[in-house]
Amino acid sequence: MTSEILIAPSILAADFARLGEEIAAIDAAGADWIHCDVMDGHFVPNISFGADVIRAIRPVTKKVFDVHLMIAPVDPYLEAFAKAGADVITVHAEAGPHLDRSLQAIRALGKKAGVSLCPSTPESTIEYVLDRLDLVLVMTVNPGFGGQAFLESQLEKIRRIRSMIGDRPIRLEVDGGITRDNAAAVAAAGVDTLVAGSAVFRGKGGADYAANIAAIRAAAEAGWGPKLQHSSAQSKRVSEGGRVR
Ligand SMILES: O=C(CO)[C@@H](O)[C@H](O)COP(=O)(O)O
Repeated sequence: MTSEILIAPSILAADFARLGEEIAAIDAAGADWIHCDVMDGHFVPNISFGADVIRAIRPVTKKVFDVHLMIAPVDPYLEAFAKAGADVITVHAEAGPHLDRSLQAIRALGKKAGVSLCPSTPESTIEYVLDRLDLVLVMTVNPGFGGQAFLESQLEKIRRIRSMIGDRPIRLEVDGGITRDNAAAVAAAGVDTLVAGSAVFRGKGGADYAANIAAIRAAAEAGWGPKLQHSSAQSKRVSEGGRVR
């Protein structure tokens, strides 16, 4: 059975002085997606980088750029991130009152649309936008910083969202405190896409990015297969239905 697990290293944990080299290194080490954490110092209490940096690093790899916008307001900046080279654009459900409009705008720009939920936000928030989604990102830390501890409380929410997704071609992603030690548990709960910053760039394998990515992937695949209710036939339908890879 193919699990379709994807590993998306968060470049927030990279050495920013050598960002291009770091992205080339995680690409060569087996990263499926490149996760770009955009922070504004307003929606979250930290500032990272914006569309200009994404445009500058875009030529380094052909991998999917998974851009997580922790900014509010978000709508005025969607076009800039689309033009800079984002493939998946994820906005926060908490970032404004018009989530449905933001998701429509992302798809109108020709990009895959994602929504992220902070730990205190219930899954009911996305009930009426499911058909506009390509990805749901469950935060397992309070967003703003790398290196925080994984919040176990989010496992139940992940299980509920997996059930809400049903047969829809939507990826279920997790972000925050993900390591080789908890990857099996999140995959067993229904996650198919794992973001990891610290555990890739300075994990148990030290700076051996390939070893760190492989260990997270192996743990997630071990958790995924036997424990999910999904049949391989269902997984196949999801891929054929256009789930972003
Ligand atoms: O979006 C965020 C934090 O807000 C994450 O992407 C973190 O950057 C992940 O870092 P680790 O918890 O894996 O170190």
